[in-house]
Amino acid sequence: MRAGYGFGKIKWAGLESGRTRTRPAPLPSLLDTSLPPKVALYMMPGHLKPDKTGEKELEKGPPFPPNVVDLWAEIVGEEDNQRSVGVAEPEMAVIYQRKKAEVMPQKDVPRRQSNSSTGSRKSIAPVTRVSWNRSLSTRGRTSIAATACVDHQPQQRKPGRKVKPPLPRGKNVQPPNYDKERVYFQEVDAFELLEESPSPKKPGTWAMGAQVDNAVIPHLSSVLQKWLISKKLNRKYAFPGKEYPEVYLRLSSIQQRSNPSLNDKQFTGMPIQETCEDIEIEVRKLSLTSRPSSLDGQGWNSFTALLTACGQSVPSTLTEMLLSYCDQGNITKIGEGTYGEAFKVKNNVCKIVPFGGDLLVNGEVQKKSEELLEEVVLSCTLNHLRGHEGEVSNACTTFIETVDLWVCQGYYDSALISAWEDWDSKHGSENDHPKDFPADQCYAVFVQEHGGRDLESFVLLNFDEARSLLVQVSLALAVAEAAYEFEHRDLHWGYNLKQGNILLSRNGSATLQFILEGKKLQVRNFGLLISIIDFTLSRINTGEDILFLDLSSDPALFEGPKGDKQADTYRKMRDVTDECWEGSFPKTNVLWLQYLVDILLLKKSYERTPKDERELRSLKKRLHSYGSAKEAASDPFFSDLLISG
Ligand SMILES: Nc1ncnc2c1ncn2[C@@H]1O[C@H](COP(=O)(O)OP(=O)(O)OP(=O)(O)O)[C@@H](O)[C@H]1O
Repeated sequence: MRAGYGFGKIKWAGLESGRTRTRPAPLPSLLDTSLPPKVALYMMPGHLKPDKTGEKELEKGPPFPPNVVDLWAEIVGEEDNQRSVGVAEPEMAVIYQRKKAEVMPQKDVPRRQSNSSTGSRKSIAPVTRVSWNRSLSTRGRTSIAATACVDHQPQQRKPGRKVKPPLPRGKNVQPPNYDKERVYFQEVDAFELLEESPSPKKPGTWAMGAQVDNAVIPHLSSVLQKWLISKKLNRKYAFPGKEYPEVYLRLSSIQQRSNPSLNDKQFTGMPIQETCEDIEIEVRKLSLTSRPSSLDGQGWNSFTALLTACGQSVPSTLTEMLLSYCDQGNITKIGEGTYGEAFKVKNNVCKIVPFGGDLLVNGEVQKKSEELLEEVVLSCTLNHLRGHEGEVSNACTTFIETVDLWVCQGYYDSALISAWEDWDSKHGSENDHPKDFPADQCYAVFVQEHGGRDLESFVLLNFDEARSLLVQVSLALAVAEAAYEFEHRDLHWGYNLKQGNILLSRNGSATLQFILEGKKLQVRNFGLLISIIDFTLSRINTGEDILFLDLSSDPALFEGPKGDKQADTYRKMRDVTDECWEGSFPKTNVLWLQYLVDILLLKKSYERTPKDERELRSLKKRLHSYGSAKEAASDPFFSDLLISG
């Protein structure tokens, strides 16, 4: 998900299904017979590419941390030094305001009809996103089923690019084998002459080309399965304080698919272990190999998989979903994005994302169920970091917790509509009025903990709170890097009202625990709690798949005003990744840390001394030489905040 200034319009690029997925390691057994020719995993050996953004450094920073040999940094550092002469530090530009939508008078807005049968699209309102950051043409993630891709042709290098992306750590990659590939394609060609079905040789196994999007399902079901198994094995650690954790129980109701007499989303009271075994069986059934051939088509698979992930056999209504949390009076809208609306529902936040329909929503094509499925997987993967699994090597609570997931269908609920209208009258929504959704509209609902207010609207009291923010974000990124090669790639502070991806709240606690590569760290947090949201641009290696967004298909993302820190950060990410967005480049996390330091220096006011500002400036300079959030987290700036456990 993305937020307002966080570039609301990113089209899913490349392949049909949106998100991009690569699989970390090849499955040799599939290589010979099931290569999907339209997909390719470009896993190429290489080094972490250094930051070549050329931001000017006025003084020489401290030495590179011990144990870190970064030849690239040395080479490029020289280039940077030369380049920096005469290059002025860009000024902070005025942050561009979101443009208030030019909403047609309601009477002129055609009532939307569901039109799935005709396949044509209708817009409920004129396209409203006009600023550079809201008019992106690409969206979401592109699916690259990478299981069988290692033998494919290597990635075309862009002219002038120097480095290939690094491999996910610890993964073995075989060199390209063009003989196999040739034989394979010959077989495929021959086969296609005989039969229209794209599945060669082995019916029921992975198909190729046209069915590439189906290939996402086995991976995802595998991820979900893993998640569910871990829940089963560590139930007592899951959702501490809750006897029957929401997500857990919802997922447990998957077993109701085989017993339609039971209501969906209702805990049956059966022993948890038994329930989870049923879940595993159900999730395994999502594998293409077990998919009945009569039920062809990616829509069936991904929609069913999404339902399964949400513990449902059929969609609920939004009203049913809301009633399971509160009475309908207790709902307020708290934010909006291009694809979704965020409502506070009692103590939780429900992010409601319409999907799968033909109508344009907020001027955009709706997300597909497979895109939502991947967002579900991403959220569930990050949930793991909350340490529910007992002995873990990496844990933190900084990434927003997803407490429940729903698939809903039908008209927008009236309580949501009035909450939407309240917010609109106060803030001016850029989104289409939800009352125009048709009766068959589907929605994915992410129920999350409430993370607080975004950095833009939150009032920081003093330098300690500023430090607390930085240490929490740095360590959280370091933990997620270590666990999942995670890069957030969009940690902007907010724009206009409540649109940032860093949320803050206070809980009065003095310390917070992180576990980084097995080491317990108590962090002085001065009562401040940070939550990171919106993983739309994020890159993650779940262990089964690499999920990422191919930003290169969206040039507009990099066309923001020169000197604007957020826009500059996207461009720096592009330089660092060399536009190989599937690769692991933890430096992107460091770029966002530098961005945050700028925000704390230039945009936020709080009690601070000139010495504090000097410390921030010198931190920013040192960040320049770090290649990952892990390195950044060991900066001396944080030392008196870290207490080893
Ligand atoms: N868990 C949460 N707690 C508190 N506020 C939230 C939460 N989730 C979202 N919000 C608020 O709602 C806004 C929109 O959320 P988010 O960015 O996730 O939506 P989105 O649909 O993904 O947007 P887009 O797709 O345009 O990025 C956020 O900027 C934030 O202000």
